[in-house]
Amino acid sequence: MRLRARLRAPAGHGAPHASPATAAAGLRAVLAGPADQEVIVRNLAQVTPFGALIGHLYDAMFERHPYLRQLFPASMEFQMAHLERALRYLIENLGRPDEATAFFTRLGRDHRKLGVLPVHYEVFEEALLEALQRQAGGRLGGDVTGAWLRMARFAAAAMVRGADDALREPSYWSGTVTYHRRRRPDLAVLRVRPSEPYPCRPGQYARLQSPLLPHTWRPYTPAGVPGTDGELEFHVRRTGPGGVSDALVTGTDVGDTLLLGPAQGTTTLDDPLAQDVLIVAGGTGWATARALLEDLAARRTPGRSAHLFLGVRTADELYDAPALARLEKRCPWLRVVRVTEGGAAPSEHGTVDAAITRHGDFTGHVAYVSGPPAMITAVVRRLAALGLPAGRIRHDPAPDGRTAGLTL
Ligand SMILES: NC(=O)C1=CN([C@@H]2O[C@H](COP(=O)(O)OP(=O)(O)OC[C@H]3O[C@@H](n4cnc5c(N)ncnc54)[C@H](O)[C@@H]3O)[C@@H](O)[C@H]2O)C=CC1
Repeated sequence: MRLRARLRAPAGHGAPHASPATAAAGLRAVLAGPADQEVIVRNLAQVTPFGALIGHLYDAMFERHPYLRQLFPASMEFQMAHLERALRYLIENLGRPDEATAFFTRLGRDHRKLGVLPVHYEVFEEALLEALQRQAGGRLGGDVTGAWLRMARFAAAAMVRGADDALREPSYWSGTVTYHRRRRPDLAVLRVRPSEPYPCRPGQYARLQSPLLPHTWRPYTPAGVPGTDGELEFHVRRTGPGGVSDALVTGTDVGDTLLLGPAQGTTTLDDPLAQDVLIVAGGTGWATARALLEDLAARRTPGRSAHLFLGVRTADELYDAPALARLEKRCPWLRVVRVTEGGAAPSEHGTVDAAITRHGDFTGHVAYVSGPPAMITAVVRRLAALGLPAGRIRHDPAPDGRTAGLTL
């Protein structure tokens, strides 16, 4: 309990028993914030590239605590990339503690499914300090290590709070596959029935684990609003051999059990809906668009319109065309523009971001964007250039984990 209390306290404050790492860093009792951000950014060259730093971090962690290796997937590649993104996000947002706290609180809730305990954050701190010094050749001053440590504590405090606040719900849900069809050679539609109610707002994503790949979780957005039976539909494109998408497309069948992490993401409709809606989706990013449109159809505010721009590479990649046609029929306020790279009637040709500019003024809309990271980046830039304020452009870190706009 003492450790949990220390982690939940503001970083650097009130540690009843300083860890060895803390003592070594000679910490002053101050909050992580803009001053620490400045120190970290100014000295970043000494401890980066991030890939090398994170390599040292996991080496140090597994050297000291070999048993922890079994909590991680066989391939550490995704894990390392994920940690790099989290570190970049943390450094960039240290001056915006409310946003950063919300982000790491959500991450802490999600990490329960990995079996992360408060003591692991202390292990992480030690490994981080060792990695910083290894990468800097042992020349890092106490001011820099202190800033990193306060930053790590700030994130850990939010994660422990997120995990504690979520104790009423399962760490993860199990679900039975009730439907599995290959709509294209590389693309499957699955339906999964969770064993107990699965809270999820339309547009949020769930991380799935297949029994074929233990400890490996990948995000997919339930397409549409779950039916009364609670069944969730997932659209999965296999991007290569050996990953979760491959397992879900080629190695999964009706009757199999999958695990689902808690639903996450902020690509959800505002409540109440105050603006017209622009939805831009690419490929299987359509799953998010369909969820938002079904939500809109269910609680539509009279007088509001919605535009959907749906991009695919070729017309035969519109793998869920009947569902889209049903929505068009049901929703007279919905305008749909299909965009194919190669072009085939009745679609427009080119990229979705270019198509948007040909269809009027969307500056009064709220926009939702889902699809490949490069598409999200292109669309977000285009909408910003057209005058849509950043606060009205919603997209999650792309569900494969990459974010669209980090600058560090
Ligand atoms: N399966 C799911 O539940 C969800 C998946 N996603 C993400 O959606 C993506 C879908 O991938 P695929 O189906 O393979 O899509 P894809 O590679 O077939 O591309 C779909 C569309 O994106 C456009 N696009 C690609 N790069 C672009 C760029 N640089 N500029 C402008 N437009 C660009 C293409 O022209 C096409 O219209 C994945 O990254 C996936 O993580 C997003 C939300 C939900």
